[in-house]
Amino acid sequence: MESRSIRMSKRPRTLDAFFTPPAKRARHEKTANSEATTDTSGSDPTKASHHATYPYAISHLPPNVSEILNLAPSTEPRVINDRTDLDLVYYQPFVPKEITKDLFEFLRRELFFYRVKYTIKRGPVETNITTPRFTTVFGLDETARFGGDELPVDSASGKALPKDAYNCKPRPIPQCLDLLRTLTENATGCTFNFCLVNYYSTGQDSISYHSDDERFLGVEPAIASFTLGAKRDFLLKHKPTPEGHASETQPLKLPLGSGDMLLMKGLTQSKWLHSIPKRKGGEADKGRINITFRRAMVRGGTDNYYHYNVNSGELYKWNELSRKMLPWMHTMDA
Ligand SMILES: O=C(O)CCC(=O)C(=O)O
Ligand SMILES: [Fe+2]
Repeated sequence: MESRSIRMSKRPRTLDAFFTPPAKRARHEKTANSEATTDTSGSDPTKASHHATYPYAISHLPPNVSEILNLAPSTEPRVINDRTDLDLVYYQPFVPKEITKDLFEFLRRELFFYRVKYTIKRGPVETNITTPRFTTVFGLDETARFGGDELPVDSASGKALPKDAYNCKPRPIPQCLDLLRTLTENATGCTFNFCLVNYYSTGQDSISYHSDDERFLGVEPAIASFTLGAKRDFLLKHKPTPEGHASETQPLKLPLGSGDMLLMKGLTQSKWLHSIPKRKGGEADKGRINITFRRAMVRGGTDNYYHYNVNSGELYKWNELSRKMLPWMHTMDA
């Protein structure tokens, strides 16, 4: 689909005005923590996804990985709908076993992540929050698509949007995640225009109980959620009710493993909460990637997702030598 494809042509000069100021833009960028195996700086569009909003080009999936990924889903899913208001479809796994390790290591190495800080205001009290995991996001809501010059345009008319249409600079889903999006759409019959990625580097990274029930997702949103890497417990509990459902106090625990996909749909977001709690030691310290595909209906959804997953958060990239995420720096080469 055009709205999600990556334009491969060279970025026209006019984009500089809209995106990063030219003075800050490196003509040729090097990572301070670069390593030989992840040289994605080449400009060959057949090997990497390019976009003015990316800090660097994102490599395409290696052909041996995408060929096998194309066979997904590799199992029949299990429907879990035996609790009040719960509506889950669980693929154990979705990603073929032969490539889960390579896909995990590839995405951890190639994607850029953020450690986002934001403030919340409750009455007169402002609290500073640092998201307790690494995050990144790609996509654009239904009202827009990426036009010929890489900028968002109105999805119906193709016309340029006013400069202030978004508070953020939306990024297209790179090829290496877009194949998984398409396979997920084919398997589920749902449509997705957003891809959010979490990286839980240790058992101390987490996401607290919440629901993804924002109005910009529309009614009864379907969210497909992938695990790659370490197994982590995923807890679900019913939101408080006057009747006091047993599921409010006895959470459902799904030990999500590498390659698994959980589709949350129906009333799950409006009636249930979910979380990845902190864990001490064990497998969690090997790192876990979570990928969710969602469908945002209106512009506010795009602004919300970039605010909470990119914002002005510090940029990180995986460093193979130290085997951890390190702050990523550009160097001006010219
Ligand atoms: O990491 C997970 O499995 C869950 C992530 C999640 O709930 C979210 O990003 O909204
Ligand atoms: Fe969630």
